[in-house]
Amino acid sequence: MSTLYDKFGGEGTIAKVVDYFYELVLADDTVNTFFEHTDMEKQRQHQTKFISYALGGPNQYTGGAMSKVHQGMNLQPEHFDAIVKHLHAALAHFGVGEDDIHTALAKVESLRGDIIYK
Ligand code: HEM
Repeated sequence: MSTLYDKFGGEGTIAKVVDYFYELVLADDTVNTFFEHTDMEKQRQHQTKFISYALGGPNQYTGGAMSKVHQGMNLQPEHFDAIVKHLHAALAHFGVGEDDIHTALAKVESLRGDIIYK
């Protein structure tokens, strides 16, 4: 099945979206503190995985795995919402249409319950 990930050119385009998304996240005091002790390379990897997941690319996660990696962070709805907002902005910035953005956001929403309050 063709995914948004394929439609937007796989990793090449994704890398550009990631760079932009990364800037938005780093500039946002609501969420940037979570990445304070994360090295930059790992953080960039996180953003890449996040965007790839949203677009249906490789590395699709299970709720169980996501609940484990975010364990102890006690992420709140406002943190999750902030990340979703930046994802929306980053995709719109690169001309992704609202319908496709909606699909990507729905994908991310499906993991909310596994990621917050852990
Ligand atoms: C659908 C949503 C999300 C996905 C798919 C996702 C994916 C991941 C993955 C795969 C890891 C493991 C580390 C890695 O391999 O890069 C991770 C760690 C992490 N995530 Fe997320 N994440 C999501 C949402 C969030 C949110 C909303 C926040 C905070 C605002 C967050 C903050 C972190 C942090 C701080 C780490 C640890 C990084 C480190 O190793 O220091 N994540 N995430």
